[in-house]
Amino acid sequence: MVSLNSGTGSTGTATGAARDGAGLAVRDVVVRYAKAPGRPWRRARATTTAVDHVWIDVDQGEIVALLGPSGCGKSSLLRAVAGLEPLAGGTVTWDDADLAGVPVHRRQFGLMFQDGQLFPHRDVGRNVAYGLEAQHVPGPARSERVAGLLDLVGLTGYERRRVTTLSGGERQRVALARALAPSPRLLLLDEPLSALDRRLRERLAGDVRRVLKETGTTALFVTHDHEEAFAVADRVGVMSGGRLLQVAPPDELREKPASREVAEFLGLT
Ligand SMILES: Nc1ncnc2c1ncn2[C@@H]1O[C@H](COP(=O)(O)OP(=O)(O)OP(=O)(O)O)[C@@H](O)[C@H]1O
Repeated sequence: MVSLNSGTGSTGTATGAARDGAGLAVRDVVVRYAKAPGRPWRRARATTTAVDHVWIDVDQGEIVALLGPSGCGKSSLLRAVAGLEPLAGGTVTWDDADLAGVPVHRRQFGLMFQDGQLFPHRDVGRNVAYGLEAQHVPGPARSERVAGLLDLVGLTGYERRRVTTLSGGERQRVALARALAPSPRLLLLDEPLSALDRRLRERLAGDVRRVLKETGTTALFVTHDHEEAFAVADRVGVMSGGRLLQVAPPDELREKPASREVAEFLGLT
């Protein structure tokens, strides 16, 4: 496993040579936004760099968390990987194939957000079945897969429930089952638990990891909560000001933070 980044304390090699190319590779990625309009004649050049020359890999079957304070660029990096933000520099590849020009819906990546974004007019079963319908999976196989996924997320028998009657935690479980249904080759999760209270978040973080591991899902998980990142991920990337400061397994991060900034953010100082 090799991880690369642009900041201090990077692990891995600068060439990625030890890697077999399978999975996601983010190479020197830059994301910029136009700044809020000030003087109209300066608008074209005024930009914010949200992601600043980031390198990171997610190997097949691996869960990597992107951790950092609000505004550090986590969501922008995730959105760039999804194809929702254009790259101002660098490349995003899957199995060594460059994804430039591949639209969001053709990347075979799943997305899950903080509020689940369930379809209110569909019951739980039909929410989970959504991606399978798009893939024209026949009815019986679809029902079987939906039931299996609901089992997996701890909602056995919930098929006919209206989503408007679910608790926040149940809604996120349905959202996870729905995101996994089409077997995405990479699942991108943006603060999927942050709308829940701390106790529920801690329990669900463990469940999310179990479900991702049982399904062999490769995942990139954005959070601002280090306990959550440590509970879910195989490796955690710490971001600040658009840069990736360090990528390492949770134990290594705790024991050997690469800089004072990382240690401070993790509450280790
Ligand atoms: N659409 C946009 N237009 C302009 N600036 C943006 C836009 N989206 C994000 N930014 C800016 O880019 C920077 C990174 O934002 P981003 O949302 O990626 O950070 P984040 O770490 O995910 O934060 P949070 O945890 O609060 O969501 C911030 O300075 C933010 O204000």
